[in-house]
Amino acid sequence: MAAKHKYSVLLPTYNERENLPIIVWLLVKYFSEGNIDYEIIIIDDGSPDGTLEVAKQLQKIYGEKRIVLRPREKKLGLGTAYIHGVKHATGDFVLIMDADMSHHPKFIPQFIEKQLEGDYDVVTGTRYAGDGGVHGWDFKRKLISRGANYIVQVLLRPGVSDSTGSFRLYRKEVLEKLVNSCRSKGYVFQIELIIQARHMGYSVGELPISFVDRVYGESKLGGHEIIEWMKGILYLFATT
Ligand SMILES: Nc1nc2c(ncn2[C@@H]2O[C@H](COP(=O)(O)OP(=O)(O)O[C@H]3O[C@H](CO)[C@@H](O)[C@H](O)[C@@H]3O)[C@@H](O)[C@H]2O)c(=O)[nH]1
Repeated sequence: MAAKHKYSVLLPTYNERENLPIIVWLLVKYFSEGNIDYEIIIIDDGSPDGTLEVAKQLQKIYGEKRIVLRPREKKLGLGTAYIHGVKHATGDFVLIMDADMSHHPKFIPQFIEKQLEGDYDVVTGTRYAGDGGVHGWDFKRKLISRGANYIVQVLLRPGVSDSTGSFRLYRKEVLEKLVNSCRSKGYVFQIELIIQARHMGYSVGELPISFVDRVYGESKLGGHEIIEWMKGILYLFATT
């Protein structure tokens, strides 16, 4: 595959020093093999584990054209990390994914093909349709994810089978417009983006993906994030 567009990958990181070299290596591999132009934008939020130092080392290895560092001083939340990253993206398309290897770069050529086939504004990964799936989560975490998706389906009717996942490809100008119309800051951000995309009439395609739980490091989804998520969903229910 030799895509004619440039793709910007946004990688938000908080304490991902073990995962970052692996995901960056795989991203470089898949983009290079496909002869696809790309940049990887790392948005680190002052990780105490030294993720930024690892990112700087990767920039030395792969070059400043490919690895772009846009760090912030402290942890400001996942949603604002995406907003910050998209401001610096120079690609025609923006890929959003987790940096912990739960979203595997091997799916990127499929995202690109799907977008080109349907000329979609957004292609969103789904764990809950077709061959999609979740591997490695315990019962509690599966319940949280399924429950969250169910609540969103009932209250907000997002029109996609997996609204809480965050492995997505956006047309860059579409993402800029969506980001400007979103108010959420944390994990609810990706849900608001997909709801806004539907309200604004953008075309959304779904791609089944396998989500594999991280091996290194820990999830940042704690009680505080869940409470903020619930408040965010109720806010969206009341205002959209
Ligand atoms: N810069 C920055 N990055 C952050 C922050 N919080 C989390 N991250 C980064 O965001 C990614 C996802 O965070 P995790 O904490 O690993 O998410 P998860 O529990 O695996 O959650 C997954 O499932 C959720 C529910 O389906 C998804 O909403 C989420 O995006 C992700 O796919 C990781 O790369 C993590 O380092 C933050 O405040 N700032």
